[in-house]
Order: sequence, then structure tokens, then C-alpha cells
Amino acid sequence: MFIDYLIESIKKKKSPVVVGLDPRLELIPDCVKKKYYDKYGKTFKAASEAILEFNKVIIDNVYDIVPAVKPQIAFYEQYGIEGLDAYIKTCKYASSKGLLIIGDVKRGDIGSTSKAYSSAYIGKSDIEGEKLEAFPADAVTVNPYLGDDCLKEFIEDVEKYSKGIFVLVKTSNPSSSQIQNLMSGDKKIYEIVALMVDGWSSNYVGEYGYSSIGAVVGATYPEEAKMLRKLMPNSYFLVPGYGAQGGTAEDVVNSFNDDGLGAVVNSSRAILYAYKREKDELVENYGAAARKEAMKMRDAINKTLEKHGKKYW
Ligand SMILES: O=c1ccn([C@@H]2O[C@H](COP(=O)(O)O)[C@@H](O)[C@H]2O)c(=O)[nH]1
Repeated sequence: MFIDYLIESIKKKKSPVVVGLDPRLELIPDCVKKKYYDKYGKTFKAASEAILEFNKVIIDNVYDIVPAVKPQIAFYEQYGIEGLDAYIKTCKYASSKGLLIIGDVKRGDIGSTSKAYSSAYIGKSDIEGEKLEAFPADAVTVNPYLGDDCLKEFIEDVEKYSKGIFVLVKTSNPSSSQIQNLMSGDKKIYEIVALMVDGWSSNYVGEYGYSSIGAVVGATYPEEAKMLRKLMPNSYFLVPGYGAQGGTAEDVVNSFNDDGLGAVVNSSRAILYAYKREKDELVENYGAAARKEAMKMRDAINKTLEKHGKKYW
């Protein structure tokens, strides 16, 4: 099942780091973009080709030191069909390098519509009995705010296709408290969502005691993470907000259990565009700069886990 593959890869690579594949055209080096602009003009096709080349270089430089990548679909959708083509090809390439794919798609709708979303992202699309995969992923992020009928369809596909989901519980953005921290009875909304996740989790626990039904918990809210860790002991946390949003290794430690497992930490901008902080002549080595940054992040997190007695390796 998904969660066992993830944990085995974390242990093998000694790394709980997830590289977020969020291609921002304005930050992709000119040396990558120029040849496609020359060939296709300033078009979606050129953007898509530049993104794919950029992503492949990043993947080539990190596949042996991280267990998973998290492409954020919004950065591809904005370039239409060509952008989605780059998304699919990126996922397939990352998979071919042994990486797990966490599609950051944040879907969720009324049950019957969620079924279509789930077929698209972790299940199979049915064409007159022929079952086809539309977008490749091992797990996806889902939005729980329509209630449990919206997640039921995803959970069915988790079971049927050995996939995973990460439910938005406490997001990393500055205004996440506006709704997620509202009180309902004696609990905050995010605590109620966490208890729902815990309820769903228990049926999908794998070999290492963790469930393929996980939770998104932002690195920017370490105190909330501490409490959420207790509310969802079997759920793996996907922790975004490290680096560019200010989250540090000390901030993410509460998301891990005492066994040193229980969380993967995502960083997108800080890794992908690390070359911007290097000397100009190193622009063409953007892949090496990303690798260096991912290793720095891995080492910082591992060192902090060890300091807190949470060694997993
Ligand atoms: O609570 C959340 C949920 C998702 N994200 C996504 O993670 C990355 C973070 O990118 P950085 O460049 O490392 O800030 C991005 O894709 C977000 O959409 C999140 O940040 N917080």
C-alpha cells in the first residue's frame, strides 16, 4: 500500500524531504526557456516544454535523495492543455526514477463529482469498460470541506488501487485560522477534521502502523502540529511551508512521532530556485543547486529529529 512504499523509501534514502515541483516560468533560467521561445514563440507549448526540461533536470538531481515529489497542478493548469501535458510527463518521468508522486490537486466536491475527480487522479477512468489512468499519482491532496461523502469516493480508490490521500487539516497559509480555527462546540474546525481523518485512517493501516489516509499540516503552525499529532497518531502528515514560507527544522519536529516517522516535509521554491542564491555563473547548474539545498534540508531535519530522540534510520 502507498504508505508502506513511502516509509520504505524514506528509510532507504534516509530522507523525509519532498521536493515540490512548482514550476514558475519567471524563475526558470533563461537558458532553458530561450530555445523553446525561439522554436514555438511565447506560447503555452513553449512554456510546457521549458517546464518539462526544467523539471527533468531537478528530478535527475534529487531522485536518489528524496522519497517523493509533489507537483502542484495549478502551476501546470495555467498553461492549459499543454501545461497539463507537462504535468503528466513530469509525473511519469519522476515515477520512472523511483519517486512517489503526491499530486497536489486539492480536489473535493459533492460525492458523484468527487468520484470523477478520484477517477482522474488516483483511480481509473472508465471508457465503456476499458479502465484508463488519466493523471498518474500515488497520492493526492483532498479538500474535506464538503463533508465525508466528498471523501468517500477517494477513500474507495485508496483501497482499490493502493493509493493515498492527504486531507487538508491545518494549512500553512497566514489566514488559515480564519475558518480552520473557528470554534464549533468545544472544538476548533481543524480538530474536528482531524478526528474525522483519524476515524477514516484506522481502516488503512499498513505494516509500519501508519495509514494511507494522511493529513496536510503546515510547518508554520508547530503548536497546532503537536496537538494534531496526538489526535491522528496513525496518519502520515504532509507538511508544506518549509523554507520560503518560513518553516524550519525545529518547526516541523512536532509533526513526527517518537519513532521518527509520521511526516514528510515539502519545500518547493527554496529548492527549485536555489540557483538564484548562487553566483551568476552557476545558473546552468540549477540542478546541482537544488540538490545541495535538498541535502541541506534533509540534514537539518534529520539532525533535529535526532536531537529530539526521534531517529528513524
Ligand atoms: O497548507 C498548504 C497546502 C499546500 N501548500 C502547497 O505546498 C507548496 C509550498 O510551496 P513553497 O514554495 O515551498 O512555499 C505549494 O505548492 C503550495 O500550494 C502549502 O504551501 N500549504
